[in-house]
Amino acid sequence: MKDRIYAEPRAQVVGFRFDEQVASVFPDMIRRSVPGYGTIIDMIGVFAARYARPGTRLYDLGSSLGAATLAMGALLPHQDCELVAVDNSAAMIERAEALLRAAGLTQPLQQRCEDIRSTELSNASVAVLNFTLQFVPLADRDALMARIAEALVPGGILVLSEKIRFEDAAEDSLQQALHHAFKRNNGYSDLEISQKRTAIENVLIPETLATHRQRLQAAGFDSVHVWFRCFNFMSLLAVKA
Ligand SMILES: Nc1ncnc2c1ncn2[C@@H]1O[C@H](C[S@+](CC[C@H]([NH3+])C(=O)[O-])CC(=O)[O-])[C@@H](O)[C@H]1O
Ligand SMILES: O=C(O)C(=O)Cc1ccccc1
Repeated sequence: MKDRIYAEPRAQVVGFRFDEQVASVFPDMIRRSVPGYGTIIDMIGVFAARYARPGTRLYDLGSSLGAATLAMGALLPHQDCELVAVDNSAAMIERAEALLRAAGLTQPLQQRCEDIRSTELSNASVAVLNFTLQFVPLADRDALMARIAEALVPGGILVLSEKIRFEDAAEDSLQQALHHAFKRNNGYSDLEISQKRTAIENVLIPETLATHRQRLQAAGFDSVHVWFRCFNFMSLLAVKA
């Protein structure tokens, strides 16, 4: 279904929430809003195929409709790995359940309607935060990252995809303008772009690449690689030694 959530003028734009209305248009919304989303999902499958270890878990943290879980399951060479998809939006989890069932993945799969800040994490070879950390309160990000690093087996990976901000004001406004041009070209009006921007203002808090690198290093990731970037969106591969 087409995302028209912010198409009509609103007297008051309230904070963005992952409710039933958003879940019902989510595939269209994310594809038209996040440059490279399809490529990133496909490559998460490639990362899983390369880094998954037999007998371990693969966590999709903030799984929404399960796109990353599906991509991993489709390319996983091991049948004894468990896929764990976690999201605290009941609307997302409900729809993901049907989509994942229809996909007929062959590996064991757990879906959890839980907060990623408190969900159990252990014996992981792959963890994915695909545009999720940006919604976690700033004060909770370090502790979550430390818990993810702790849960990974040696050689395990985290794929961290985020909207980012730039220290330099001119650079930041150019990258934001390019992102808006991308959305315009995908059929969003200036009104839709501006109302959505207001809705996510205090909900999606982007950080700089430098801040992400520091947090990953402090959490115990030895090597961090930028493997994708387009405008103010990027994805990192972080490897635990
Ligand atoms: N504390 C939290 N605990 C659990 N879930 C959370 C939390 N905070 C936010 N979420 C969930 O994180 C997801 C973020 S969307 C991820 C896309 C997906 N990864 C994809 O690859 O398609 C990204 C976006 O919409 O920009 C939503 O489903 C929230 O409910
Ligand atoms: O739409 C935007 O401007 C974004 O930054 C991406 C996004 C995608 C889906 C939900 C919230 C934000």
